[in-house]
Amino acid sequence: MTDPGLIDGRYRLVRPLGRGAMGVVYEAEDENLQRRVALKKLSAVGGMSADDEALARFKREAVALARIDHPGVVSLYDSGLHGDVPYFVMQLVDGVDLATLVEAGALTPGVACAVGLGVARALAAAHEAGVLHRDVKPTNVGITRQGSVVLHDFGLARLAGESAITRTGVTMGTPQFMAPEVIMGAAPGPTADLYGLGVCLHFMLTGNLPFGPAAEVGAVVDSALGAGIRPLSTGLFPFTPVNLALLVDRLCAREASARPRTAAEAVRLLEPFGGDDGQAALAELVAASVRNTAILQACETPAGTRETPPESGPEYEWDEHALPGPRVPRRDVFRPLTLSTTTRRLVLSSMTPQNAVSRQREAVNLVLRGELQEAAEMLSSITQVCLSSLGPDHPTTLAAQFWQAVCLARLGAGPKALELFSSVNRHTDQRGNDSDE
Ligand SMILES: Nc1ncnc2c1ncn2[C@@H]1O[C@H](COP(=O)(O)OP(=O)(O)OP(=O)(O)O)[C@@H](O)[C@H]1O
Repeated sequence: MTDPGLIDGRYRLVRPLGRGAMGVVYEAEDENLQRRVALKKLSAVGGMSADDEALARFKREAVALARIDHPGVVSLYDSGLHGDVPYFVMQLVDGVDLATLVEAGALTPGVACAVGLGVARALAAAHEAGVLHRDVKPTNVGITRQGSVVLHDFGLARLAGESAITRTGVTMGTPQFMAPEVIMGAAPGPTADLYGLGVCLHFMLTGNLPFGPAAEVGAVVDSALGAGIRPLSTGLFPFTPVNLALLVDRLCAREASARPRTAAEAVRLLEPFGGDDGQAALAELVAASVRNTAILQACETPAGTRETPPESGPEYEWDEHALPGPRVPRRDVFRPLTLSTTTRRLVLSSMTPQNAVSRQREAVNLVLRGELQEAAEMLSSITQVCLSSLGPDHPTTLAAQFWQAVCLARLGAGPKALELFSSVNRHTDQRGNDSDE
């Protein structure tokens, strides 16, 4: 009989560390090398089956991790299939995540900068390797008991050469930490990751999320695209040195061009604020947080309750749906946004006529590359936005509909394509007549 607690005959599951959008992460013992590791298993989440998007994210994360070799980025050790379930094995970050650390209140500038520098260095290494993280947020920043910062969860990473991700059902990022240009539909660049770093620094220095604790996507999108993040340098937080506040404000700038251009530049700018004292204070803080969490867990676990699975037996099933939630209660604000039809409408409705044109160019490139299904879905969103914001006679609307019809025709949806072509023709003729008069 197979032992459900032993993966691939080598990794013994010790305890669940938490559940993410794609599956469950466990602490496990590598019985060959006799060391503790973290094992991430793709699995059905919340009753849903592991769909294409989950599998794509899972593979993307493994590929991204394999490309980056840096102490600030979680190391990939192994990957494989257990039965038909993909899994990968990585370095165990033995400590706490940044969200947990800030639960007790704002961090001192020295500690915040030690964490910020760790994240900036990890991003510089990732960008150098051609990987954009795309979901920099406190729950993805691990800090070991020694105070080393380790960035993980590259499930949304974008690898150099990949096209933008715009299909329905695809996870986009976490609204509170998403750069305004990404919310508006632009392809993310390195400066979008730096915006996430800026929001993390803002969060550490103030103890609060810049747009408040609400997770309501519409309100967050409105604030991010409206007034933007309230500057730290307005003097509301007098404990933050002015030059540091100005740097955080630059990282959180609404316009990407106002942010530092590269992660390497962000490292240079942060270095003067991060000293040995901050690093030592960070290690102490993590050690205290780990102790507190252990005490809390001991109080919550009834005597005699085991965390490790019992020996395998016919009556025992390693049921990950029955797992307790993550060690750290997952707060809605840290949950990434999946592009459902509704959120797509919401996010894309903030598209300006200018970026509608650039999105359309991206879609046409997809058509020319033969990626028709993706192009058709993207053009359908662009068309909806153009129709409502620019009107049915606008050249951008007509061009989007034309290319959508081309896709539909090539995908075999002849009648729909014909209908769309004739609608485009009608409106084009109408425009011609109007300009003749
Ligand atoms: N290498 C690791 N070492 C220790 N804990 C880890 C490691 N990787 C992930 N975790 C923990 O496992 C849990 C699930 O992580 P995962 O990356 O799957 O999802 P998430 O970041 O929580 O959520 P989402 O993917 O929805 O953003 C989190 O609590 C995370 O802190």
